[in-house]
Amino acid sequence: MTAPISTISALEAMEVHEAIAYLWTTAIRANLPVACWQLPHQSEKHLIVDFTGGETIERPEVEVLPKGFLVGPFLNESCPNFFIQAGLHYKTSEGSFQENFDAERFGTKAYANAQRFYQLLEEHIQQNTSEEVPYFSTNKSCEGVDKECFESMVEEGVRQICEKHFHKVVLSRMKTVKLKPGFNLLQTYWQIAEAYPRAFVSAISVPEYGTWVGATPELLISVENEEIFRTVSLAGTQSRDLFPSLSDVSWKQKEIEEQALVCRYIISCFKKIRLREYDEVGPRTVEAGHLVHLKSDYTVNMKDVNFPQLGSVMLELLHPTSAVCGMPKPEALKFIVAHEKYERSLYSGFLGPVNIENNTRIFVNLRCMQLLEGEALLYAGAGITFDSDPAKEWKETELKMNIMGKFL
Ligand SMILES: C=C(O[C@H]1C=CC=C(C(=O)O)[C@@H]1O)C(=O)O
Repeated sequence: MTAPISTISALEAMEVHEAIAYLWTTAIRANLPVACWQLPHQSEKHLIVDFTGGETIERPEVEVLPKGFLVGPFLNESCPNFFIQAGLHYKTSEGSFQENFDAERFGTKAYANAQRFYQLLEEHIQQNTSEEVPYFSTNKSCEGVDKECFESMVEEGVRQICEKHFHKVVLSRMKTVKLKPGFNLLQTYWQIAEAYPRAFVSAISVPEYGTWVGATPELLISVENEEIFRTVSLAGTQSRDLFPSLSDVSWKQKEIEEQALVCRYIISCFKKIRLREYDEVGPRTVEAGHLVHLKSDYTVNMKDVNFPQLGSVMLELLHPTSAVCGMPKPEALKFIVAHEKYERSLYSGFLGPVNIENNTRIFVNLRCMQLLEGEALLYAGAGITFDSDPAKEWKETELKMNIMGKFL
């Protein structure tokens, strides 16, 4: 199944924003999953549409998955991991298509979906109408907790840390924001992508999972050319505005320890698989929008250590990391489940492209929002340690929510 030549040439002649709007809108009209993203420090945007309708995956083996985009929740009990396969892949730098659709492999349903998609796309291009950008929306609208409630949860976290139940717990919340009339999802996405060139900026829309947009600073795992594995330890947050330049940023013991716990956690995962040959660089201060964090980088040469499945193994071991859950993990998780009064869903889960141009890059889903009809749900959390101040942690979640919030 290939796109009609006339459709391809019409799209290739278009400006990239317009081509993406046509492809995105058609995917939603055809009831098919769609993902759009931009990698850190790269202006190129990618868009994929899945003609199979997508599939749930219990244990993602990134080495053997086809080209696509992986999405995982914070907790698997709430919803399973989901894979959006690249039936169609559009890249803005070349303004060109790749169709990875093999009708024999995918069967009649996917073939019919692809046919319908291209028919709708052609009609849409001929109509040449600009309209609101549609997206899938789950009906779940819920109330976020207020400041008092969040602060008392933090107090309880600090109390349990002092009683040595755990060392660190990451507590989060959600808040609802009304969308302005005329809200345009893709226009907002372009603004976000332009504002955060260092982030992984993505927009996904899937019938079962709804629509999520985010600009995350945190890599979970990456595998480049089946050779280089990377992960990072990212924690500690301050407002960038407090310092004249990046080199002026200073960190208190609280943030240094908070980030060191994430480093310890990553190293403990390496130890579990007896991997000793890794490079560690950092911690250093990095910018993420109007915030700064402490970050350490870890690199492994998978060929040198003869570990071709390192990507999948570390994805399973690392998630959820101590940057979104806490330490030790089981105790922190128990506290989160018992005290956070909402479902994190895809927030603090993971998402990213798999086997696209021989690279897999999965990020932690932070600084994100879920779009419902007429409203957005903003999500953010903060790492709690023994000397956390509840009011400051609330403020930190406000600052983090503003990464998305200021575009609404
Ligand atoms: C949990 C979030 O951020 C994590 C990543 C960086 C810094 C963090 C912190 O300072 O608490 C968090 O661990 C979030 O953005 O919702």
